[in-house]
Amino acid sequence: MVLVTSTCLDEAILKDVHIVKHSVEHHVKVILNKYKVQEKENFKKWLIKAVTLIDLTTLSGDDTRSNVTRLCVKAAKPLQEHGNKIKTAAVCVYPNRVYDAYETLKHMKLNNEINIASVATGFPSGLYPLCSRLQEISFAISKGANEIDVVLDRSLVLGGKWDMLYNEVLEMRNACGKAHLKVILGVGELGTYENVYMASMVSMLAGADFIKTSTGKEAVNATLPVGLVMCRAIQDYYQMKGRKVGLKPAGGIKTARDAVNWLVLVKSQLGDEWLTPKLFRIGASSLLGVIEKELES
Ligand SMILES: O=C[C@H](O)COP(=O)(O)O
Repeated sequence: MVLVTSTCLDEAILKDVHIVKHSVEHHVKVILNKYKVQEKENFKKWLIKAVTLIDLTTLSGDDTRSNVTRLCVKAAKPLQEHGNKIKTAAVCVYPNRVYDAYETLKHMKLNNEINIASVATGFPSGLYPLCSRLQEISFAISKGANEIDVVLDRSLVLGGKWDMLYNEVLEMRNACGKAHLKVILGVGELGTYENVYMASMVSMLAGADFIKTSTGKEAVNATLPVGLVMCRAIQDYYQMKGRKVGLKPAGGIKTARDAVNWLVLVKSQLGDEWLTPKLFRIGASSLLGVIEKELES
């Protein structure tokens, strides 16, 4: 286990984080306006791009082997008219359903093309002992997951316990091994933009490959202003450490317009190089069906 030294966090904590709510919200409006023309011309192209960035998700209490199998089949051929050329980036399921996804994708010889993400660590609250949360990560990986979406214990953020937060994420990072680590911040429960920025920064310093907005189970999930704050944290981290960290908005992204707005935000803040499955995902359970209809119209 890697031991944490306080210096690991100094750079983030010494930064005087002060975010003006009104200016974040205003800035989002400016960005969306600026891209209006480009967006109109390319709307359908952007939607097709969005499909390739989806982590196609089912996280219901009544998930079964058969609905996870259907999810994988859909992920393999999300848009009929594009045949086998387009796939979603990943499927995302509960730990107990990972093996169903693994077997289905293996049967279709697609386990190298479609990632298997599993939520873990006491999803969605994270309020379980660390030892059981770490076991969940190992379990999901042993069943075939290659991406792990962990949740933060929000109380550590609300209490400003950054060292503890860093330690926990670091232990999760170590438990993931080669699997990609996506850290869900639960932004709707973090109170302030400053907390969102700090939680993003601490997660990245502890080794997150992606920072993800929400579980989809909070009252407020992925919003564009929060996305802007997270993009800025990713940018600052990249400048500081030279490592590119991905962004995954998730929860409540349900319309074609939502999807395109997120692409515009990421393009404007992080550039085209972030618009690939390696650095950008959209976590969504119902968005794909809506995009399909929009593309047919
Ligand atoms: O991680 C993905 C989310 O749980 C999906 O949320 P959604 O059902 O609102 O699309």
